[in-house]
Amino acid sequence: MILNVVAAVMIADGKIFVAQRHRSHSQGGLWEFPGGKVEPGETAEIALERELQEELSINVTVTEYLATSVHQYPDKTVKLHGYLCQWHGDQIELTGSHEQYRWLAPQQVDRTTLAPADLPLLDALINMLNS
Ligand SMILES: Nc1nc2c([nH]c(=O)n2[C@@H]2O[C@H](COP(=O)(O)OP(=O)(O)OP(=O)(O)O)[C@@H](O)[C@H]2O)c(=O)[nH]1
Repeated sequence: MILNVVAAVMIADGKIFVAQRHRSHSQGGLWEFPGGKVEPGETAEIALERELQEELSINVTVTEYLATSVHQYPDKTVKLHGYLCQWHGDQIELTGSHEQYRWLAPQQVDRTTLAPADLPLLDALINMLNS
């Protein structure tokens, strides 16, 4: 099974947004960029806007494609498409997909508790910020 998943990389004041997956979900307890599966007929942008509204109650603007990572979990292959997204400062309210969230400098992200599919996206982001 191959899942096409979109993830939003939001940057504010040099910090990036990461959230801890709810313990009841797959990869529960790991940290990730918010997002989710692309539904049939959706573009990546529409899927991201929908997922961030559903999970965080915010409207975002997708600004730029970042990178794609392919990772094989025991039960599925995830094709994770990362996009830079602009957060407009709206109040973030977790609706049940996540336990907690943090804004962290990219170097502060704990690579051992990040969902493995997200590591290449984090590296692509660090490269982009350093270039
Ligand atoms: N949203 C999101 N999902 C990710 C990331 N990295 C990663 O491996 N995934 C995986 O991509 C899959 C789809 O994400 P999802 O957020 O729509 O999953 P879900 O909770 O609705 O369903 P699930 O718990 O049945 O998997 C999950 O298996 C999730 O673990 C990420 O950065 N963001």
